[in-house]
Amino acid sequence: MTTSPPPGTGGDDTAADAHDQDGLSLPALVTPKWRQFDDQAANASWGRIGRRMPFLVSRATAIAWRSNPRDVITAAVLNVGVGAATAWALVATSGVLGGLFAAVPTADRVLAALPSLAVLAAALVVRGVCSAAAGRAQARLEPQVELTAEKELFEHSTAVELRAFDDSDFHDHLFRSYVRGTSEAGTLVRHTIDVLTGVVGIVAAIGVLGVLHPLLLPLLILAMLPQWWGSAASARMRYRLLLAFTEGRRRKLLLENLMTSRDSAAEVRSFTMERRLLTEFDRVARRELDIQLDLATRQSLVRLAASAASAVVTAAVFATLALLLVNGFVELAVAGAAVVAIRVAQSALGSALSSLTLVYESGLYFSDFVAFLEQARARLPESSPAPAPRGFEQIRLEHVTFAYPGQEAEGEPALEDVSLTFTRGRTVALVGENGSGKTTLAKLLSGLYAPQQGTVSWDGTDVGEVDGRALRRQIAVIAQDHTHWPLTARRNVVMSSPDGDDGRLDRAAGAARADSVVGDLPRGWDTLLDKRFVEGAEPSGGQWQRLAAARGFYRGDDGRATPLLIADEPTAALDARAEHTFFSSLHAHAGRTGAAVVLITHRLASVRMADHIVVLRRGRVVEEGTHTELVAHDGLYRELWDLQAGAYQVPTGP
Ligand SMILES: Nc1ncnc2c1ncn2[C@@H]1O[C@H](COP(=O)(O)OP(=O)(O)OP(=O)(O)O)[C@@H](O)[C@H]1O
Repeated sequence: MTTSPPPGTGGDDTAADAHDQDGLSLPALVTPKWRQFDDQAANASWGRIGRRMPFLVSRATAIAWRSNPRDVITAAVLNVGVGAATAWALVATSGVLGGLFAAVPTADRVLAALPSLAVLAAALVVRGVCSAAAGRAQARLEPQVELTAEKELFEHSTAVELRAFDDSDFHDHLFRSYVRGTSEAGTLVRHTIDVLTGVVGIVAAIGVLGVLHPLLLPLLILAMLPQWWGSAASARMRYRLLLAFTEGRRRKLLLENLMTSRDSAAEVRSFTMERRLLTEFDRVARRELDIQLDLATRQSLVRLAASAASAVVTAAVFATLALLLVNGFVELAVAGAAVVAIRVAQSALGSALSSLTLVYESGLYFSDFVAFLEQARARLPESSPAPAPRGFEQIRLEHVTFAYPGQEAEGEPALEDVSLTFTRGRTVALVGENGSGKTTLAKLLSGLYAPQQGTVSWDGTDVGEVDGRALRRQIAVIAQDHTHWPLTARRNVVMSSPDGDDGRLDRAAGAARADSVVGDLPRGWDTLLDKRFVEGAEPSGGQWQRLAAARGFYRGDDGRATPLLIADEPTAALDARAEHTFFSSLHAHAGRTGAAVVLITHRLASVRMADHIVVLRRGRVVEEGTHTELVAHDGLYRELWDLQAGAYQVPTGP
């Protein structure tokens, strides 16, 4: 595969371009967990597949049953109907042949065959109808099963405690289940039904042959052997092929994303990375193509060998049948029916075997998905917690210690032995250097995390024991990493309380200077804030921050029902005017609503106005007091204050 220079990059070969032929020299990718499943699927023995089958079939049946029991029963009954009609058709075939080969004049032979012919036609019609209806039930089941699995996944992913998302194993597991688990649930059910169809076909052929003449059974098994080998080897090859692609596919995807994503589009051009990306893509794609061609050849050889073996064995079986016929062990009509039955069994076996390997592969992903749901269930909040207190006068943190997953082992928690008090109507500012624990403290106060040691209480009630959702309804948050919701500007502010009056919306927008942002939008409050929608708009970073601030003010402005407002780095992207308005609004908010306000910011000039300032360092409270007290004290706050204040002083001297 070769790539011609893209428009705008060709024809200007410079010395720098020569280096572009080096591509990106990406190192090996981290092996994802699902690669292990692909390995297992490619290398599983038939014994292992067989042993797991009852478990997988029961799991597939259970989820299919939860999705639509009627379609499950329909698919099962109709597949059995297909088998019965196949058996019926085979018996009728024997009758037809018996009539045709009878030692009577031709007209009489045809007449004798007619009843069986009618039965054969009826059996084939019934078979066709059952098969089509079973296919419909199966096709209906697959998307329903997928939907059931998706709903189960999202119910769990939205309900688990926030801390679960900090656990990388849990998060990977969630991602795997999302990307493959739910779709494989549908695939598992489809292939399980395919296996059932194949098995029913084989059983029908075996049953009929057993009835026609028991001697024919060993012949049938002999005829199926090369088919077994050919299908198994071809399925295995297909897996190996897929497996060989996996790494290259992931690399290609990574490069494709870089070359097509909006996020990287500007830097690809600024840093003239076009050629390098294309060279690397070409290299990866060429390697993939080589593997593909090589394996395609090998797969064809296996298929050829299987067909040759099948032809030899089938010829031997037919020769044996002829011998039995000549020696009078079986009648001509029975031998004819046996030939048809053997062909039916061979084709049913081929499809059952390839479906069996697919059931095994889907089952690996599906079992992983089921394990995820079990893990998530262990992380769900208490199902019947105590009711949340309605408001508070004081929030107390007593000897609170909190560590993120992985931090426990390092012995340096994000927060350690923190004791603080927050009172209604007062503004408390949290300051400290990057990574000192301010956001973590805010998340504990918001009821998003629970401490491992110590307590957070509202007027003496430990909030770890109460209904978290009811508690969080009383807290307004202006988050540092706010979400750009793909909704209208209005919905981005009112969120889950759209019933507030226009005055409340106007007040919130004014407090955050979001009104001027909305004024510039083409459809005002009704503008969709996402370019992926028709007439969608894309606010700038600072404009988004104003909307996020308005969101917090709006939530906090519902009488005395939201007594806590937390603002985490609310002004980092704001211009000077918006920042000034914001801090004035924050103090006005505390005064008007009587809420306790917690402010996190690195802008110490704005912190000055807080009633109380808490200084954090490496997860511990190191200083507390008013601005005047802390500046008088020769500590961290004073040092940070001097640094910021110094930056604004006009240098004197030459
Ligand atoms: N989700 C997380 N998983 C693991 N560690 C985390 C996570 N979030 C924060 N930490 C760690 O916890 C510590 C405290 O982080 P936190 O975000 O609370 O600091 P901060 O004071 O708000 O920092 P900044 O001023 O940079 O926003 C840091 O060491 C950080 O690396």
